[in-house]
Amino acid sequence: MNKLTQTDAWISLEHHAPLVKRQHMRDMFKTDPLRAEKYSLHAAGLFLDYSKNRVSADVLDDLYALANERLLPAKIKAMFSGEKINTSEGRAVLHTALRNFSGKPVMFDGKDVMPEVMETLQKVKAFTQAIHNKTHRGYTGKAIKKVVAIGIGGSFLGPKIVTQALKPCKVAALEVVFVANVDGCHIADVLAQCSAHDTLFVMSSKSFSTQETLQNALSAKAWFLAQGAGKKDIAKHFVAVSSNVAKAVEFGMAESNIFPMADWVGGRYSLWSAIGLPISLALGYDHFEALLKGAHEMDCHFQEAPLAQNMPVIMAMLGIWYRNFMGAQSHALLPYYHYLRGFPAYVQQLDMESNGKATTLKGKAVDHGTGPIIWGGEGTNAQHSFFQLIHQSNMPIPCDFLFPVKVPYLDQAQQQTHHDMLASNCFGQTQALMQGKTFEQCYKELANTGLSEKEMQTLAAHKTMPGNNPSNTLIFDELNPASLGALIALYEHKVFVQGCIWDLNSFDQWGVELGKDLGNKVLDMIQGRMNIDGADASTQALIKRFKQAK
Ligand SMILES: O=P(O)(O)OC[C@H]1O[C@](O)(CO)[C@@H](O)[C@@H]1O
Repeated sequence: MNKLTQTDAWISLEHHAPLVKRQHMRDMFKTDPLRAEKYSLHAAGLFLDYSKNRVSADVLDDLYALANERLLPAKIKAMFSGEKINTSEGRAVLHTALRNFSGKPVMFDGKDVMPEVMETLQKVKAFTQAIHNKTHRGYTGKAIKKVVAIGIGGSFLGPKIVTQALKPCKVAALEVVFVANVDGCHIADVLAQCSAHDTLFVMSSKSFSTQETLQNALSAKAWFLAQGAGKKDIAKHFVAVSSNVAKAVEFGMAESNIFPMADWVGGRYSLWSAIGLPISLALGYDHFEALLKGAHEMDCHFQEAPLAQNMPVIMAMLGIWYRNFMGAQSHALLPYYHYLRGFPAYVQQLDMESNGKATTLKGKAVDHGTGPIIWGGEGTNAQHSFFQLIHQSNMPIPCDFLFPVKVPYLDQAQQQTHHDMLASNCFGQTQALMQGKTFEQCYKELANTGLSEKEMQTLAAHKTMPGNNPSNTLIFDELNPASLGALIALYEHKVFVQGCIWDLNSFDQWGVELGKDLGNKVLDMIQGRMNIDGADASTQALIKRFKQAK
């Protein structure tokens, strides 16, 4: 395979870029009345309008040609069929098997993984039902009212944003809260609101060796015993999700209370596994299964649709265009739905931990840009905060706007008005970003204001909006478990496609290891198990300052 930057499609895209930079989307819409229709599609309950992007038909053709030159269809097949595409860790990448409701086997190392997947799902279902119908009770016979889910990174963010986004589906009798940070004030705050009699702790850690999770679980266990419960009561109140069952047992978990997960599930792709147990507990197993089925629908679309009609591929290739040819360094996610406010943080982890790399699969340094900075916030709040920069800075920032057409509370007074306003802000912003406002328009508006000519020129310059800022608009009928599953799978596949184009391993995360390692050494220094002399002068001084003050 040719080097990415030497492929025919790449070279052709390099030629298009200066031309497209001189074109304005205003004119693209004027010259092509069918643009919105042409550049939009439905898939798995989601509607994507990508017409407000700085692309011509030629650019799109070249982007799909680039995907073909990088053998994308074969790479999609390789992932779904259990090849060990996570080469640096020698692992397959089979999160799609966790939501495979096709009835077809998924082979890995000569064995169908589906019986094991279904068995774990059944265990999640049975446990959820036992909590909900109160057959599993606390050590004093009280029903479980609260779940504290302990985990971090991929073992936390997915379940947290899903339960937040699907709040209207919540099982009323059960409160599920999440603790991730090793900062003790979080677990202390949470425990202060718990009663040992009716609280269940779910400890989620694929490796069962993550410092934050182990420490938070130890604190939770110590608190539980300090409330008057005995060691024998722990089994009723502590369960774990892990692929390292031996370590979980060593930690003190009863083996029957451990929900297994396979080695071929990456942390940030694991909410579909038993890591999703807090989702099932919070929303009910049926909603969890509906989430998986929605994701499966997107998986089918991703595998079957031609590249030019394939939603994850379209979004990924547009991202490649902006990152590699139009100078974009970041990508903003803007959910116009309060319950989906956690989605930018979720995609931030998914995308930046997957593609925040600069080494190819063969271990060579890349000679092109890779994963962008992902950021964002909920509309309309963000409009009154960072939108100024998107509208008027000279940095190109592609944006994704997300919006549910229906929301579950429209029967309440005034709610339709709220939702109409939300829609108008969402669509209005994409319009403003695209069309901008010319100097001439701004200047004209200042006529008869009593300003001098010079003042009018200056003020008009400040008010001018360049426009030409690209955006995708993703609309779904309502945010239910199925559409949320499809939405998350859409972004997973977008990230995968970009990793394929950039020749990255999107499924390892070596970059986080050094910090963990040095952090452990510094802890040894702080707690007197290691001499500080080996550390650099700055770190030594920081440790000394901390030790003196504490
Ligand atoms: O589930 P574990 O093993 O506790 O890991 C938590 C998280 O830590 C990471 O390994 C990196 O920080 C993530 O990829 C992972 O989701």
